[in-house]
Amino acid sequence: MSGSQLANTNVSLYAEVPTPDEIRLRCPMTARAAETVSAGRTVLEGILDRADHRLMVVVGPCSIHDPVAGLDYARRLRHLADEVSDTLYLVMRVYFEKPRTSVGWKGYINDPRMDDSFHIEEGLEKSRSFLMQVAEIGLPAATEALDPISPQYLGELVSWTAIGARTAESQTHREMSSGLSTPVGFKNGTDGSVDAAINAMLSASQPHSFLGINEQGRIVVVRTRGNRYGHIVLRGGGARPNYDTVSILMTEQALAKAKLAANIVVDCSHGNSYKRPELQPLVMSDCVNQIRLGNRSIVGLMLESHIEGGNQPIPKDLSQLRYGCSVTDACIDWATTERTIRAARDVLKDVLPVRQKTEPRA
Ligand SMILES: O=C[C@H](O)[C@H](O)COP(=O)(O)O
Ligand SMILES: C=C(OP(=O)(O)O)C(=O)O
Repeated sequence: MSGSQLANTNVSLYAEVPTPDEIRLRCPMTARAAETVSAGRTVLEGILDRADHRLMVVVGPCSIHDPVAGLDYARRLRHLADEVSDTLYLVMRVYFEKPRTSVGWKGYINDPRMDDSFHIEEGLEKSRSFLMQVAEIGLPAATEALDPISPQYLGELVSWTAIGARTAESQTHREMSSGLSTPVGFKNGTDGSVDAAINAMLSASQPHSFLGINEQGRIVVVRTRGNRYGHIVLRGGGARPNYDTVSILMTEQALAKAKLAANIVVDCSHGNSYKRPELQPLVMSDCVNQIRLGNRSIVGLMLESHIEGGNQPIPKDLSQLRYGCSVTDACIDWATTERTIRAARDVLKDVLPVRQKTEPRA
């Protein structure tokens, strides 16, 4: 038996995809988009450094599947972002990669046609183009980094990155985060424990060397500098939420023990709302109230929101899809999103500047 018969016995095909440089040529960065991304990162770093008093709110669909509805959402969010910008800094969730508990649609990059044809090359280019249009609208974008190769195609258009509950313990994702150009939020585990996220922050803050690809698509050793803007995202888990004051206090203590900054983002969806979208506004208003009563560690919130509330299965006949409705986790609708965000702004507009002024200096 030859070596080649022993290799790749479970691989059916290798299909080449354009390199990051080739996709970049087809969809080049514009001056306006670059300005949005750069401003987005600067503000988010300022929030994490406590130089900016605002609260970041990562808000948007659970996943992007229809770019038309996605851009419709982005335009609405842009108006709302302007309206609340003295108090809240809105960053749109632009999630193209879905980590599944077992199986399911893995997102717009993996299967942009949603028919198991897996045109990943098309998904990469269309996702880049979508991010470009969101940046042109003037909205900073947040995404989950799941595949370690994708950031070479999309990274320059992203202002905030999440490492999900299922991957925060993975060395590959910690190494990748150490080289990402954005602040990175590490989710607590699906069992509710914060240990993996804290270890991820410690790991990602350090330089790493690992295998990756460069812009010309060559396999390279990537040497990173370490990312000093890692922070924790509490998303609940293990059948209980973790946004309550006691959980927040215990997370602050765990961060202090690891000598990490007390920066916490609360994801109002997922385990914190038992995936029931109607509970997200309650979680958000509870966190807002904690801040009003003196909390200093909550620097951001996350909402899963779309034009229409709820979610829908992906039908065989895609013309049956409901416009602006999630095909992954259930979301709050647009009217609820506006109401929830405006209410948070009203409570916090006089509270956050005082919180920042009285921030203990290191
Ligand atoms: O945010 C999305 C989902 O919660 C995550 O991808 C897991 O989804 P699943 O449990 O439906 O696979
Ligand atoms: C998958 C997500 O979250 P988590 O990793 O917390 O399940 C998400 O935010 O889309």
